[in-house]
Parts: sequence; structure tokens; C-alpha cells
Amino acid sequence: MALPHVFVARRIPDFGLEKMAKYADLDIWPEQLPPAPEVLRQKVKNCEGLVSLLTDRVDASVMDAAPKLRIISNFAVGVNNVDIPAATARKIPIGNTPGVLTEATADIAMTLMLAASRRLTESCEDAKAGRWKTWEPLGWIGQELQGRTLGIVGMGRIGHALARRCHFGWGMKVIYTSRSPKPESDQELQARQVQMSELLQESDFVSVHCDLNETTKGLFGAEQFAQMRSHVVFVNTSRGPVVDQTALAQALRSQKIFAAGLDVTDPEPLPPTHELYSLSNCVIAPHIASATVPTRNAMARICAENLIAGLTGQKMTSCVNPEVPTRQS
Ligand SMILES: NC(=O)C1=CN([C@@H]2O[C@H](COP(=O)(O)OP(=O)(O)OC[C@H]3O[C@@H](n4cnc5c(N)ncnc54)[C@H](OP(=O)(O)O)[C@@H]3O)[C@@H](O)[C@H]2O)C=CC1
Ligand SMILES: O=CC(=O)O
Repeated sequence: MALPHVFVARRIPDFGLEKMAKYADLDIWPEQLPPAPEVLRQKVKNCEGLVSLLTDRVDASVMDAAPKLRIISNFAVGVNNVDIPAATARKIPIGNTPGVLTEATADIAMTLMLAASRRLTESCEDAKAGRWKTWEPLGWIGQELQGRTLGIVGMGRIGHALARRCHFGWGMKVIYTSRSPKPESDQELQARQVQMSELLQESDFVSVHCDLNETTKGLFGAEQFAQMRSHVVFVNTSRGPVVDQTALAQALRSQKIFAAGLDVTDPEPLPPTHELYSLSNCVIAPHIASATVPTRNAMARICAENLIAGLTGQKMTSCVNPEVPTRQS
């Protein structure tokens, strides 16, 4: 029997592709850049499965172009690139890759916190450019983490993992916002759920870990930055559109806040001419939080498991819309 046709929207680790290839006839997009929307629609025409990345917009038009589509396996935990209601209405399950990237992502949030608070990129660039004239008692003075207050916005898997690092490593006090209470974090980390206004006013470090949804789009604007303390270090590893970047640039430029560390921006890539790059108190990484060998291999494994489960009518390792009934081919 012929294997089901699956479009894989970018080369992912072989580890996942080899597993997938036992169950599907794979058409792997070979380019570095994602397929254009019209190309994606063309590519999925005869597909029963789609492996998408966070850079691929999988909307109703893509699903309608693929009448045989039975599974969308997203190579990411965030699924804001997929129209979930549209997939659910068409009874297409969506897989994602939670958990396996939690520690790597928390590591990058930690790295950004430290780099931004200790002015690492700014001082290293100064050294390289010949601006390191001598040891300066008043030069490159930063912020310390020890014993200070961390505000986590979105106490999910990654938020908790960062809070654990900060609480046990730096003795930090942890406060957080989340849609629901997090008794595990309260107990393990002596964390406390608070209103957003309290978090903004009390935190020395604010780190964003919510998913991008209707309630978090534009969550951080001028009003929120205005409530923060002037020594605050703001970190975002969630999604760019959670932050109004014009307001962030203004807060950084005017030193309303001390510094920012970003792994995500809007758009991505952020054009090299963007003002945020010109601000010495802004550290920007190109969305690398899950970029380690074990993490990307584990993501590839779950992505393959989800795809295969969707194609064979089995329960997926992680399904975003479990209300969609499983179905055999
Ligand atoms: N930079 C990168 O490479 C990476 C980025 N990410 C991003 O991180 C996000 C989080 O991942 P993960 O921790 O695994 O996901 P989780 O679902 O475990 O955590 C998300 C948390 O956000 C909370 N939340 C949702 N809406 C709000 C809101 N309006 N206010 C406050 N909190 C809110 C949720 O609360 P509740 O539990 O109460 O619903 C949940 O606790 C991903 O969705 C993705 O966008 C993830 C991995 C890598
Ligand atoms: O941003 C990465 C993800 O997995 O989500």
C-alpha cells in the first residue's frame, strides 16, 4: 500500500525524519527560508500530513487546499502559527512539542537576564572596538540578581523552570501572574500569584513566559513599562507580539527601565535597521532558546510521534486540540 504523502516544511533533525519516513512518503522543503504561503498551499494539496514550523502560517486557506489533511504536527511548543479553531472545525488534530524544550528555553531566559543585567554585550562590544581604556571603578555598572524579586508572567513549564533557577541559584523571591493558580510553584519556590500591577511595581526582573493568545497580545505597552522600577531588567522568550516594541524602545532609550533581553521579536527576523539594535541596553538573540542538540532531537522525536499517531489513528504524544476524535485512514 502506498504511504501517505506528508509535506515537511523544513529540514528538521534526521532523528525525526527517519522515524517519519517509515510511515510516510516525505516531501521535505530543502530551502533555508520557509515556503511562501502560495507554495505551502500548493505543496499540501495531496498531503495527509503536514509538519510545520513556527515560521509557517497554517491558516484555513492552507487546510482548505489540503482536503486529505489528517494531521498537523508543529515542530514547536507554541502553536500561535496555526489556526486552531479552523483545524478543530475540520477535525484535524494539531501536535506540538511541550516539555522537552523547557530547560533549554529557561537557560536562555537566564542567560538573557544575566547578560542584560551585567551589560555583557555592550561591554564586550566596547572592548572589541577599543573603548576599553582601563579598569573603571564607575564603568559598565550593572544590576545584581542575588536576593531580588523576579516577576514571572505566565507560570507554566518554562516560567517555573526559570523561577527554579532564580530561587535556588540566586535566592530570589518569586511572584507571578497566570490564568490559574500554581500550587506546585507556590510550594516548591515559595512563589506567590499576584495581580499584574503588583508584579510590575514590585519586580526587579520581569520575565515573560506566557503563550501568545488573545489575552497576551500587546500585554506589555507604555502603561506597563511606566509602572516598572527604573532598575528593571525585562526578558522575553515567549513571542514578539506580546510586547509593543515601540513602547519598549522608548522605555529603554529614556532609561525608564534598565535593560532588556529578547529571544523573540516582531517581526522575525527583526530588520537590522530596527531601533532596538541601536540601544546598548537591549540584548537580542535570534530566537535560539531551543537550539541545542538534545533539545532539537527530542522535539524531532515528539514531532514524528505526533505525525505517526495522527496518520495511524493513535493517541498523540501531545495534542493541542484533543477534542478532535482520532480517526483511522
Ligand atoms: N524562544 C523560544 O525558542 C521558545 C519560546 N517558547 C514560548 O514559550 C511559551 C510557553 O511555553 P510553556 O511554558 O511550555 O507553555 P505553558 O503552557 O506551560 O505556559 C504558558 C503559561 O502562560 C500562562 N498564560 C496564558 N495567558 C496568560 C495571561 N494572559 N496572563 C498570564 N499568564 C498567562 C498560562 O497560564 P495557565 O496555565 O493558567 O493557563 C501558562 O501557565 C510557548 O507558548 C512559546 O510561545 C517556548 C519554547 C521555546
Ligand atoms: O519558540 C519555540 C517554540 O517551540 O515554541
